[in-house]
Amino acid sequence: MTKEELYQQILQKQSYLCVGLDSDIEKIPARFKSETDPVLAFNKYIIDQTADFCVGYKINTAFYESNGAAGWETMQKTLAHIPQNIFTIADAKRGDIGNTVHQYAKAFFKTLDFNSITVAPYMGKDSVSPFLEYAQKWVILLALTSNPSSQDFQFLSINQDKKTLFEEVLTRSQEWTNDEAMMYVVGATQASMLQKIRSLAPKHFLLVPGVGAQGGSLQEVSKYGMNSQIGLLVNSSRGIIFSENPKESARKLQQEMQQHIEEYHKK
Ligand SMILES: O=C(O)c1cc(=O)[nH]c(=O)n1[C@@H]1O[C@H](COP(=O)(O)O)[C@@H](O)[C@H]1O
Repeated sequence: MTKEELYQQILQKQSYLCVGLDSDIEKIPARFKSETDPVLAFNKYIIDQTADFCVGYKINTAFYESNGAAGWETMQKTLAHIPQNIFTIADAKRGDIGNTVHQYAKAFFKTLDFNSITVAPYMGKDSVSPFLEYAQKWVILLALTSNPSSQDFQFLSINQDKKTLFEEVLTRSQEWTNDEAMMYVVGATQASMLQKIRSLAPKHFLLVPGVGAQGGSLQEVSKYGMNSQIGLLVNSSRGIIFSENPKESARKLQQEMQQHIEEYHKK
């Protein structure tokens, strides 16, 4: 999917919501447990309930890999159930030497046909480049994460100007490709840094997890993160899929997003 196509989807649905399919088998409702593949049945239900209100689905591979080969099959079948015009993210947070990354790229872009994958930047350019060889596929690079321990490395000053490591990730990685093939992960709990981030990466889409269960503010993220093509995919996983009424939870976020688009979207 191209950036323009994603933008058009956002405008059409008045939503930049990404629903996270963090489908923990321990937490799915009891009525799905008698199905042959309970997680698949649950995911199909969630997708059917939420597809009108979101523009992306993020499959966090951990919740599938933990179930071995059967989990991979669930992931594949889940992907097949997602409507064609909805952006798909393999939240796999991969990264390795180039020779290995070619295999990750094949696994997630060819064998599974995701639109994008989350990637850790720590090993540098040659660990990311193989993903970039696929046309119309996206790398979503971890820039500033939502967890408390993001402080450990990401905020470290790397030079006398007090440039931080996450700022260097944002600037250096722009030498590797452009905003048609790369997005950045910025945690919703880091909304106070969004102005800084936008000054470094004005045009890129940002995948923003951390609203809902982790307490990030959708309003703040929208105010400081939105750009001329919206530029945001805001993810909520547990806050939607394990809510009493996933459809209404997704609708509520979409309606809030519609208001933020009216207020903050400057073309
Ligand atoms: O890359 C991610 O998606 C991610 C990055 C980050 O900084 N924080 C973060 O929570 N995530 C993921 O986003 C999802 C958040 O889930 P909820 O907190 O349930 O909405 C999980 O799948 C996390 O693995």
